[in-house]
Amino acid sequence: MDADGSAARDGGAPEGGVSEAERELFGGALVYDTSWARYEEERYQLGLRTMVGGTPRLVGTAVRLAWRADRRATLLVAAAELGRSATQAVALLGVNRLLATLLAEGEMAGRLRAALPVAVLLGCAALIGAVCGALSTLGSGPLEPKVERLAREQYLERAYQVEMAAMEDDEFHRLLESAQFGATSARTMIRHCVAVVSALLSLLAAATVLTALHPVLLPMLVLMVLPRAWATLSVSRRRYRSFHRWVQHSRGASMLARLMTDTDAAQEIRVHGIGPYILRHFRGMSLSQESEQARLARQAARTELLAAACTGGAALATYLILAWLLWGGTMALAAAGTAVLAIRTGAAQLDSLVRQINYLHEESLYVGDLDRLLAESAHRRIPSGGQRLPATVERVTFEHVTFSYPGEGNAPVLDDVSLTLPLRRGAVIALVGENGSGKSTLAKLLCGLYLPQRGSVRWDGVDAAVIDRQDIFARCAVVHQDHYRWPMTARVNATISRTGTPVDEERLARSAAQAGVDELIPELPRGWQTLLSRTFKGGHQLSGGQWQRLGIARAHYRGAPILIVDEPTAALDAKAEQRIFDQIRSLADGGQTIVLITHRMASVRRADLVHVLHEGRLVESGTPEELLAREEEGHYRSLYDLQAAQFAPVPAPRGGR
Ligand SMILES: Nc1ncnc2c1ncn2[C@@H]1O[C@H](COP(=O)(O)OP(=O)(O)OP(=O)(O)O)[C@@H](O)[C@H]1O
Repeated sequence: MDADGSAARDGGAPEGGVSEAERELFGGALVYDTSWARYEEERYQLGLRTMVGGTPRLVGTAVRLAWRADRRATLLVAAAELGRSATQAVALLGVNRLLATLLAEGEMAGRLRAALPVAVLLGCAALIGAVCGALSTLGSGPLEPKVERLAREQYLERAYQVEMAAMEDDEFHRLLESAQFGATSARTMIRHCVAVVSALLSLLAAATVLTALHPVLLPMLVLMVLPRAWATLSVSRRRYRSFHRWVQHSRGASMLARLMTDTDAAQEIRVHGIGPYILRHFRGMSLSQESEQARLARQAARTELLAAACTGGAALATYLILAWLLWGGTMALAAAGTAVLAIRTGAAQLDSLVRQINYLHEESLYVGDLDRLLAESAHRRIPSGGQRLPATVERVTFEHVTFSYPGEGNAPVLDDVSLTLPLRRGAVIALVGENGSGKSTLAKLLCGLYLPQRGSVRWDGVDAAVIDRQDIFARCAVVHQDHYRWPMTARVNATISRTGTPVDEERLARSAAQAGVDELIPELPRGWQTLLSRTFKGGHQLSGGQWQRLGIARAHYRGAPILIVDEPTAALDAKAEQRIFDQIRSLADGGQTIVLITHRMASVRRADLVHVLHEGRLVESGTPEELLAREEEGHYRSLYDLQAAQFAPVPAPRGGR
């Protein structure tokens, strides 16, 4: 709990506790799986020595990133920073010379004349320093976004290239989440790195001049800065600890705020009067966060005051040493003036150096994640190349396929399944079974999204594991019950399944007609160009059924030999459903093989072959007629009878009034 107990007073989440809102709304302490937490130990232990020791490595990483992004800009920044620090050293020495000339014995006019060339030199140094500063800005300005873009592109590329199994692996997903900050951090790292190099070089210039004036002044400079370095580190460590302690709490509060403006929740919030209830808890959570911020500010103020007192003491000691050197005649007055200037410059640079190194370390943790992701995704990417498939494949066979989704303790979803899918042109193959029996999973294995742990999926006898996966993808198109709603135009939504070639208008018209989208498009405000997202101005929202038709048009537009249709009619009205099944049949007649996953047994009756799954095992296979004609009641017949019974006429009540 904090020193004042203010968080507890506000009903918030004191250290290690559970707030009132958490208890009431979330049933206990919120535990978000935040990958940031992995840095906790590392950051807590971040001492001055570790930071300084690790800095060359970090600067190296930043320079490598910058070099890859833009060599010319990197060289420009490096040269400009070197130039700037050189001019600073020259300026300090110039000041020394200037003071020595002005404070020398003799007539004032003569001393001024003698000082003129040095003054000109100082002016030139200032000008060159300013030009170098401008050049550094010129170089680092475009360099930073380039580094960020490159890092982000790499990240995104790896994200879509890895296997589905990696996307569903918790560990990999966590890495994916934390590495997303890597690109922005890489950009920021460049800025901090330039600042570190700049501060380091300027410090070097000041230190060289100081050492030349008197060696005792250098340790005094360090003594002046150490307390401030300690304060910076302590404050940042405390901020970081607090962040981790409060992260769940503040995410919970943000979630409450989002709920209040969420369109899906809007109706209930109004009709059930939920607004004031959520607002009250949001206020409670926010108040306790405010009190935590106030506590941190009080601690930071105390630390900084203490550090300032120590720095003041060190400065006083330095000036006393200077006075003693002057008194003893060891140092000339001009040299003492230069020393004061060099101490001030050096102290400011050392201070900036510590702060920038601190930032550099913070950012490097996220860049490190990005590096780890790039390495890890290289092992988990979908292999490129492999055996090519012939132009036509006659069948896909599942041979003793056992498959479980990635993750510890996941039971097999498909268990020793062996079946054949004949890819005859015009065939409709239905996959039937209760919820969770493994139908969609089987379809995912068919289109190459996963490979089985045991057994094999064979395309005309060739194991999918050795086939070029892009070849398998190219042969499949999928319509899901919850296919993705791309927040783009209707045209893009229908044609995004085939992005490798320019849009074929005739093909698009055919697909639209097949899916019944042709009637919908003229009704949209901008026809095919209508933006299907309410997030943007002028966007339009389709109904669930209209989206579904667009999804079917998309799958048809792909023109793949195998069309996997997974519960395509869940959001359609009865008329549209009938029409879709007629169209699916006609797609098959048009030459595609349809793999149909549905619970509507009436639609399955028109299939050429039915495979029935039950709890991950294949329990029946045959034509619908064969399965219905079986003597013993199998799974298929019982599912069929159950649905048929729902449509049987209800007997009129006997003797009813
Ligand atoms: N991505 C996933 N990760 C882990 N488990 C999954 C995943 N997808 C499905 N499952 C599990 O696999 C089992 C089979 O799911 P699947 O979607 O293949 O069944 P289904 O027969 O298509 O079901 P439904 O008729 O309800 O659509 C279920 O127990 C489900 O919880």
